[in-house]
Amino acid sequence: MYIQIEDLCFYYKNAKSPTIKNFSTVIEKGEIVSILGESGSGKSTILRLIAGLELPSKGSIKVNNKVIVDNSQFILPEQRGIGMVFQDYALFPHMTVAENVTFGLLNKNRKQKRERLEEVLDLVNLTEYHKRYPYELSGGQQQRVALARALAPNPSLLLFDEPFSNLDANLHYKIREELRKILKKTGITSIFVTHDQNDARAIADNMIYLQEGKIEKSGKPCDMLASVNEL
Ligand SMILES: Nc1ncnc2c1ncn2[C@@H]1O[C@H](COP(=O)(O)OP(=O)(O)OP(=O)(O)O)[C@@H](O)[C@H]1O
Repeated sequence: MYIQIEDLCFYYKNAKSPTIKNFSTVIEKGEIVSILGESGSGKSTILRLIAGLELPSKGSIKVNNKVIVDNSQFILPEQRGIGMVFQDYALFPHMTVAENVTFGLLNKNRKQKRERLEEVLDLVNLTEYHKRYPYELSGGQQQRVALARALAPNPSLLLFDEPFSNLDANLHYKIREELRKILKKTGITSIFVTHDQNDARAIADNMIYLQEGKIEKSGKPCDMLASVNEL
């Protein structure tokens, strides 16, 4: 058991009812899990809790049996080996690809940074683009830079929040396939939130269906879809 989320509950300030209700799951090392749910079901909130950006009112998250989140700890995601990729990519516009990708490598010297930059740009197939600025790249290339930046510090867990929503249909499918291959090749455990059933099924080893902050169903993609459609 690699990641254990136990009985996580969360209220936003002034909210009348909890946004996340008794969320528990176990994720194995190298597994890709998708969290599927309608708008407002609490998907982004779960990611924010796992990332340590919000404190749960109850419950805990353990990685390798070590508590990384409970209602007394507030630690930045980078300090806990967690990388995040958001739907708007969040690249720094005034920095080149190389500067964006190496931004989080605080404890590395120049040679180590250059080596890691080459490794991750090679993984995302962007070796020729290190001197470009984000505005000189297509949406798909920007998405791959965001992935390279998240991969660079070698995180133990990667969190994705609707990472394909700004891509056109063809690119969407291509990047989705590439992303799954890269995650499987690197063996990084990943959690991926989406409202798109096709994405949730195509990318994940296991799926969780969230409804009003509660796990309604979970299981393998092939067993899940029929039941999700019935809900
Ligand atoms: N900062 C906040 N303060 C108060 N309520 C919030 C806050 N952020 C989100 N919420 C509420 O919490 C609930 C869950 O929001 P969340 O963003 O986690 O849903 P989601 O499933 O990711 O939705 P979407 O697919 O639309 O992004 C919603 O009802 C939302 O209005």
